[in-house]
Amino acid sequence: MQIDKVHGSENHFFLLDQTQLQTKLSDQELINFTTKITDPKTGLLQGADGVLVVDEPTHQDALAQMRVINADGSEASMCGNGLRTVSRYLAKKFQVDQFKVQTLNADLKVSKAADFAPNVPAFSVEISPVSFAAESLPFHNPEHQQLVNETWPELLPELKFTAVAVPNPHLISFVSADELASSDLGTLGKRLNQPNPYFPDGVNVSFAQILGQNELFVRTFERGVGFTNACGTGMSATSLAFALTHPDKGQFDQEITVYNPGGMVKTNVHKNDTNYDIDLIGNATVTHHLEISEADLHAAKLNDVKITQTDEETSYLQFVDQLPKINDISVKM
Ligand SMILES: N[C@H](CCC[C@H](N)C(=O)O)C(=O)O
Repeated sequence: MQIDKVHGSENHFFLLDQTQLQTKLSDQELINFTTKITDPKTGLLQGADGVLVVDEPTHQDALAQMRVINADGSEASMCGNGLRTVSRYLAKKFQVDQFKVQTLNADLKVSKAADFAPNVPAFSVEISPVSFAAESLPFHNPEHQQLVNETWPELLPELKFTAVAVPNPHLISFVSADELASSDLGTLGKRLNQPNPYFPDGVNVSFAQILGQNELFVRTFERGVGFTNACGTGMSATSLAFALTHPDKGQFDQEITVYNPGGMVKTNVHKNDTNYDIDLIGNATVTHHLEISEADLHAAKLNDVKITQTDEETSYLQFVDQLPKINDISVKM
């Protein structure tokens, strides 16, 4: 049984296709496997940020289904960087370039995009549904049932926040370069992802620096993981907040370049009559193939795994090297 190690903007995952198994892993086995293999100490290849689980769809217009298990074993409704790598996997498996992938809350349109650089394949994925309603995240705020560029003194009094579900929950603030690099993001991220009166299910927290016209740098502390090199749904949600709260700088229906500690992606925010959706375009890189017996997979035994490295990480790092140097925020490998 082969599983792949993949990344989108150095947001790393192991990708497991349940349809390749005689017997699928149970939910508990998926959690056990995920918490073990993603841990830098107990896992493989310096661990990862989660596991992407591919399975047959239950909706007829979808080619397959994707589930997202965070490194701590919690399940998320979506993963933008992960969906790009799953789309590449399915495009190869079914020899198609445009299709839908069933996720927890929606069947999302995905399509092959032009390579970002030589040997750096890219995919475009739909990020939706979008909701600003407090109960969609959920969040509890004494004054607001929705939060678009509002202060929230109990969190960080000098910042303004936007809260949006895409559909996983995101809390976003546009900040200075110094604030982005400060310890505030980690402190707030930890605080809102342990029992707290504001976000009962936790929340992905992003600080964004506006670099110019349709240009951002986004750093995210992820629910269920901690700091990642990039958060696809976080960069997408931030792009939507950008267009809504800084319309002079961030435009709907224009490509927004979003830099992050792991590289760069593009987003495109669309406003339709009732709602919004976002296109997230970026790399889908396969760094390793792992050969593991089905029995070891079920038992989360990782001491007899054959690992083959691809040539793609070298190409991806060459792509990153030619990007403008914006922040020296360390990349978590
Ligand atoms: N930690 C997220 C799931 C992974 C999202 C992120 N890796 C992405 O690329 O969107 C959550 O619990 O909502």
